[in-house]
Amino acid sequence: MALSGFEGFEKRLELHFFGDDFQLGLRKIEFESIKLVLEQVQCTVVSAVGNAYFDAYVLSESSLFVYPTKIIIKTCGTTQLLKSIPPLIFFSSLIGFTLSSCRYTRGTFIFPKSQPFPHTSFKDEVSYLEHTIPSNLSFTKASIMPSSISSSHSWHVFTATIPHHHHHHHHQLNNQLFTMEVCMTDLDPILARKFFRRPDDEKTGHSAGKDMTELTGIDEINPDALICDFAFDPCGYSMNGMDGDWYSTIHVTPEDGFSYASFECVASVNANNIGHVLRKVVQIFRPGTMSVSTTCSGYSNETWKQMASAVEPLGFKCRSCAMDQFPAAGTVVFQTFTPRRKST
Ligand SMILES: C[S@+](CC[C@H](N)C(=O)[O-])C[C@H]1O[C@@H](n2cnc3c(N)ncnc32)[C@H](O)[C@@H]1O
Repeated sequence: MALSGFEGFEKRLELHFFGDDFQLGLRKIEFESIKLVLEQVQCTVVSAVGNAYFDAYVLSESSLFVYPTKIIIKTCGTTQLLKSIPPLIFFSSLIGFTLSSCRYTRGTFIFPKSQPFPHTSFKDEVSYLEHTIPSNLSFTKASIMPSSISSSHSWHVFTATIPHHHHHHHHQLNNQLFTMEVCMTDLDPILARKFFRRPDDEKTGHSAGKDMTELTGIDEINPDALICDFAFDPCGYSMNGMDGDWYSTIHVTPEDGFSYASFECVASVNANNIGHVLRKVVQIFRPGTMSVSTTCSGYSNETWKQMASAVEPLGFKCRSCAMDQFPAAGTVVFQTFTPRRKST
């Protein structure tokens, strides 16, 4: 393995707010303010699109989604994601919105020693979070969910919420929602090569991205989604998909030695095609190791069965499955998979 390379593993933050205006809500935060937030994180906007429900930004390192009452921001590399919290709280307060819950998740960094504060350790992240979020979000939980593969594959989760706060608006909506976060390492080298640009291809990042989306079959994961894609130079790829009020997002670090790809989407708990979606994703990357984390609001999460049966026909075996409950987030299931027989 390379001594140091690009850190593909993302840090992900989901913030819920309450306020009076449920029409545009947080989408009223000005673009100049968003840019200031991202300056703290140390990344920039590559492209932005909006539909009737939310705004989706492709960033120089991953993605940002802004809904009327929630913000999801996911960044990789050596970005300082948690530093977005104070300015996000500030700019939301200017339009009458208050933070009601916070969820921070990440996998295990490939190059942990390259991470700057507060991402130097999970302990540092949790203490930074506890000092940064308003003190009324006092119902907190931090946990590292293990896997059987090795201690280098575990799932870090922190949540915080206001005790007894009735999540009136988003609870209703969130009730039927679940989030799936897939992290894949050790990608099939032949498939990973599709995320490298040809030298002097005379394409823009947008047109090269569009070609990769089609060439790899990413456009077939959800044919109904509006896709915003971007290819980095000389390699690397990011996309956001928008389908009504649901987003999906893919980020690829294709370099040999530290290759990584992630897929994330929200869907209805009742959606019966989620296994189909995961199967398509696995076929695009053929990873040597994969983790799947699903978060369902409520006290049960049965999606793990669907995940396992979706990828078993592709030769993947579920090596571990951990389940835990978190205030405000619900039930988190963390599964790891590897091919039954490694082909190299
Ligand atoms: C930003 S993208 C996708 C992010 C995603 N979290 C991931 O790493 O899977 C990362 C890939 O793009 C490449 N890359 C090229 N130029 C880049 C830039 N200006 N900023 C960030 N990544 C860049 C990196 O080497 C890496 O392969």
